[in-house]
Amino acid sequence: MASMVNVQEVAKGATIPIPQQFDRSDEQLLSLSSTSPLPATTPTIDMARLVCGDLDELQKLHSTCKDWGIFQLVNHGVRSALLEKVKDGVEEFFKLPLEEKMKFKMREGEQEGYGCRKRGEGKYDWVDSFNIVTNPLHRRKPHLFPELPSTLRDPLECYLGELQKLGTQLLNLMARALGIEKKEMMELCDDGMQAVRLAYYPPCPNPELVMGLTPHSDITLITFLHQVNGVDGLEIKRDGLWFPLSFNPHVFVVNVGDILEIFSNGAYQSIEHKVSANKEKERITIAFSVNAKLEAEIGPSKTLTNNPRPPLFRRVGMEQYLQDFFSRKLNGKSYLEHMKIQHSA
Ligand SMILES: COc1ccc(-c2cc(=O)c3c(O)c(OC)c(OC)c(O)c3o2)cc1
Ligand SMILES: O=C(O)CCC(=O)C(=O)O
Ligand SMILES: [Fe+2]
Repeated sequence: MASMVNVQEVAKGATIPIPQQFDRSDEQLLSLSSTSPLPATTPTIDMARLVCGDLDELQKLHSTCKDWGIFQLVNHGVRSALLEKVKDGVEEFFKLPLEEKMKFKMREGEQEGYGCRKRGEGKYDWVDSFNIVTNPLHRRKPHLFPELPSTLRDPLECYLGELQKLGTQLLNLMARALGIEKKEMMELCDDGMQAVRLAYYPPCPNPELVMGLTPHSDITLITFLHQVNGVDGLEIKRDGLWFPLSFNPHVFVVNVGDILEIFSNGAYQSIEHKVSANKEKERITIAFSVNAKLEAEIGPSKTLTNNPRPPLFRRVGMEQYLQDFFSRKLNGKSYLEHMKIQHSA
C-alpha cells in the first residue's frame, strides 16, 4: 500500500457528492440483489445453556448453523468490565492523530496493519481497518500488536484469550452436533490461526453511494463480531435478498466461515455479509477470526465423507488456502465456489 487513503480524514471534509474513489453507485445499480424492507431477526444461542449440556440448545445451535450461518451469542460469560476496557482502548486508538496510526500502516503486499484497501471495481470501502494476526505467537509482527498503546494491548490480549476459549468450546459442540469426533476438530483448530480486525466506519453524508464493507464470506472456521459502540450496519444475504440486522447490546455475533462449511462437507453454511454506511453515526467493530492451524489440511471431515457421502470440496493446505484467498478479487462467496468439486448427477 504505497499511497494511503484514510477514510476517517476524508470523512472530516466530506460533502455531497462524496469523493469519486468511494462512489459505488455503478455497482449498486448492477447488483441483482435488492434489500429487504424488513430486518431479519437473527437466532439467539445461549452459551450458559450449551455449557450445562442442554441438548435442546445444542440442537438449536446445529439447526442455526445449517439454516442461517449466523447467530447472536448471549450469556457468553465475558465480563462487562473487560468489554468496557476494550471499548475504551479501541475508541482511543481510532482517535489517535493520523501520524500515530500510520506507524501501523499496512505495508505493500501485506494483509496486516492499519489502512483502507481497494475493493470491488477498484473502489474503496467506507472503513478504516486495523488487521492483526495474533496467533501463532511467532507470527505476530513486531511492529503491530506489541507496539499498541498498553491501554488497548493489555485488555485486548485478555479479550482474545476469552474469545479463543469460547470459540474452541463452540467448535467442539458443533463437532458433537455434526457427529465428528472432538479429536478430529482439535487436530484442525488446536492452537489455530487467530486474527483480529478493528474497524472504524465514519458517518457518511451520502451513505447510499458507498459501501461500508464489500460483500464477502469469512475464510474462517467461525468469526466473532462485536459492535463495540452498539451501532448496527451488518447485512446478510439470504435467498438472494439482503437483510439488515439489528443486534442486542453486549452480544457476540458469531458467523460460520468458509472453512467450517468445507469441514462440515456443506452441512453448515458460511454466510455472505456486507456493511452499510450510516449518515449520522460512527460505527466501531471488532471481528475475531477463529481459524484452522497453519499446518492443517483444509478439506471435508473424514468422518463425514465415508461412503456413500462424497466430499463436496477439494483439499488444500491452510497456508496455500490463505495465499489463494488473498490473491483473488473478492466477490461474495466465489472463493468457496472455486473449492467445490463438480460431481456429475
Ligand atoms: C470486504 O471486506 C472484507 C473481506 C474479508 C475480510 C476478511 C475475512 C476473514 O475471515 C479474514 C481472516 O480470517 C483473516 O485471518 C486469517 C485475515 O487475516 C488478517 C483477514 O484479513 C480476513 O479478512 C475482511 C474484510
Ligand atoms: O464490521 C463489521 O460489521 C463486519 C466485519 C467483517 O465482516 C469482517 O471483518 O470480516
Ligand atoms: Fe466478514
